Amino acid sequence: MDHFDYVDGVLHAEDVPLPAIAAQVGTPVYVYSRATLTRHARVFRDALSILPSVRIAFAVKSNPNLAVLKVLAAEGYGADVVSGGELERALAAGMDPDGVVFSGVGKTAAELERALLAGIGQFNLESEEEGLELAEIAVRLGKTARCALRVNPDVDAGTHGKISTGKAENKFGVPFDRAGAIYARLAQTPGLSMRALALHIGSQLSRLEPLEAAFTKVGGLMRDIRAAGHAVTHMDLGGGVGVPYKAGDVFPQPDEYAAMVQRVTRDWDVTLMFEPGRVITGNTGVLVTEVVRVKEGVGSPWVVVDAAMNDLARPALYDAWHDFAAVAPRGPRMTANIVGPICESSDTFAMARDIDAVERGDLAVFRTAGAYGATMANTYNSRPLVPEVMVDGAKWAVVADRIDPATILAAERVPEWLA
Ligand SMILES: Cc1ncc(COP(=O)(O)O)c(C=O)c1O
Ligand SMILES: N[C@@H](CCCC[NH3+])C(=O)O
Repeated sequence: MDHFDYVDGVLHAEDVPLPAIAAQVGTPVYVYSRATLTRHARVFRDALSILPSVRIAFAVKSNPNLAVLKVLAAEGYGADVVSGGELERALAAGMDPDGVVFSGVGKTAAELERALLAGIGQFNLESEEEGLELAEIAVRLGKTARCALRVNPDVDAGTHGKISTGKAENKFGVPFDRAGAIYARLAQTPGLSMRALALHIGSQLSRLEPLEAAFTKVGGLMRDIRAAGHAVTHMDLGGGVGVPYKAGDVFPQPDEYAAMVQRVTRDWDVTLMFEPGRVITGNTGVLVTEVVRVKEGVGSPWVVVDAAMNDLARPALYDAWHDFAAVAPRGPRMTANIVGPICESSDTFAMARDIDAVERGDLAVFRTAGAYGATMANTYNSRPLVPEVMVDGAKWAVVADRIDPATILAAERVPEWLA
C-alpha cells in the first residue's frame, strides 16, 4: 500500500496534487511519500519483532537521500553502506555509527580507516585479503574492528542475472568451502574481532525459497565454525526481499519473510542483522514526467516523455517494468511505446504497453520508483540531475535540487595549454 491515489481524477502524493509540485519544481522530478516510507519501515520492523534480537541496517544505496535517511534513523534503523560517501550520508543523517554495517568488495584503505575512526558497528569482509588489510590499519590506529565474513553460498536467487549476488560466479563474498578456514585465520588476527557471517544473494527476490536455502546453508557453516572453537554472536542475513512492480503481481510479505527466518534460525542464539533496501523504499516514490511529444510509430505511437534512462535507469539496465499512469487520466486507453529523449535505443521504458491515453503536455508517473531511482541517476546527454521532493500530508519540500548543466559545466576546466 502506498499514498499515491487519485482524488477528483488527479493523482496525489498524500494530500498534495502532483501538478502543484510539477508546476513549481518542473519535471522530471521524484516525489516521495513520508507516510509510505514510515509505514514500510514500521511494517518490516514489526514483522521482525517476532525474532529475539534484531538489528536493521537500511541499504542506503537503494535511496540515499538525506531526508529519507533522517526518517529511517528516527524509526531506529541503522545503515548498510558500500562506500565512504554512503557512510558520510548515514552519519550526516544522525545515524548511530554502531548501527552502521560496511559492505562491498572494494573498500579502499582510506575508506576502511575512516569507518574505523567513525566507530562503525561492523565491517562485512568480502575477502581474506580485505580482512588482513583492515587488521593492519586497526593495529596502527589502536582499534579493534568488529567484523562479519561475507560468504557466497552459491545459491541461485532466481532474480535478474545482473542483480544476483550469491552464485559462485558472482564477485561477492568468499567461496563457501573456504569460509571456515578464512574465518578461523581472521579470528586469530590482532585488530579484528570476528563476530558474524553475512550473506546477500541478490535483489528483487520474488520467492522466499532461495533465501531459506541460503540461510540454512550458512547456518550449518556457523555451527562448524563454532565447533572449531570460534565465536559467532551475530548473523547478517542481508536484504533482497522484492516488491511488486506490476499491478497484480504477488510478492512475499514481511510477516511471511519473518516467519521463515524464525523457522530457520530458531536455535541459532545470535543477534540477527538485516539489510533491507527496496522493500522499504520501492513503493515510497514515483517519478513524475511530462509528455514532450506523441510521435507516429510503426504499430504503436512513440510517447516521448521528458524523463529518460539517466533519471530512471532500471528499464534500460534490467528491462525492468514500472507501471505508467497519467496524473489526470482523460478516460480512453492507448497502446504505446514509452521512451525518453536520450540518443540510445535502450532509453525505452515500455514497448506496446496499454496505458492511459496521453497527449503532449500531459503529466504522468512511473510508479514504484523510490528504490534504485534517483540514486542511479546521472547526467548523460548533459541533462540535469533529477530533483527529489518529499511530501508529508499537505506539506512538501524539495529534498534534492535539480543540478542544472550550467552548474556541472562550471566544475569543468579547460587547461591553459588548450586555450
Ligand atoms: C550487501 C547488500 N545488502 C543489501 C542490499 C539491499 O538489497 P535490497 O534492496 O534488494 O533489499 C544489497 C543490494 O542488493 C546489497 O548488495
Ligand atoms: N540497482 C538494482 C538493485 C541492485 C542491488 C544492489 N545490491 C535495481 O535497480 O534493481
